[in-house]
Amino acid sequence: MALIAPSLLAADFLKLQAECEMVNNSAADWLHLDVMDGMFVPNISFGPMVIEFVRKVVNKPCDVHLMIEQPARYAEQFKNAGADHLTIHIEACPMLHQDITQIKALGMKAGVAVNPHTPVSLLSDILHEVSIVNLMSVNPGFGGQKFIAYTLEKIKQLKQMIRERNLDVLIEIDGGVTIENAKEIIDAGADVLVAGSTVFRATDPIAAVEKLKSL
Ligand SMILES: O=C(CO)[C@H](O)[C@H](O)COP(=O)(O)O
Ligand SMILES: [Co+2]
Repeated sequence: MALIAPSLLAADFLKLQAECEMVNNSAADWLHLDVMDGMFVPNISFGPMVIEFVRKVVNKPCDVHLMIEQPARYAEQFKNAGADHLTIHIEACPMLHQDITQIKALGMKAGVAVNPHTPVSLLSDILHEVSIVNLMSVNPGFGGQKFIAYTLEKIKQLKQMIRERNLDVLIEIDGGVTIENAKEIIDAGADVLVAGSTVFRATDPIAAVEKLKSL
């Protein structure tokens, strides 16, 4: 059974408290929080201040996905805001090992994210240092995009790398996850499904989480 992480990006921010309470009342395992800086990705979302408020309501692990340049500069701020997991992009980090070490030293689980064009083989020498690999299944920056089918191949490749080395690393799939394609993604080897639009834009978000959980 995969872990389900609704992405707050698709929530109604006028009803943020109610949206967080919905996550608490659902079968969701984590809350996924997408931070965008308008530089690494073309869009700007929210930062540590919003996460600090959200953290006061949400009683599940907060899985923070940083789509920002030089993410390590902000690692401590996100820790103080209540991030449990901090995921940074390989494409944004020339000193990735150092940045991952910093995240872990701050007491958070460290994740590394890869864009759709980045081969999973580039993760080989960092895989044993992280708890989560976020495989982007859309180009990062916006919710509501279509799942890139080639991601299924990347999941299988990464699963094999993890198994061969007997590592304890979760594969998280982020972008375009729907009720229709979730089973295929899980069967390919995904451990965590991020779902923004599929959960928050559903007429019954709790039922949508339940459905994803049952696949
Ligand atoms: O990182 C992201 C975008 O960069 C989001 O987590 C992702 O797009 C989730 O949204 P949706 O499920 O609507 O595709
Ligand atoms: Co994300």
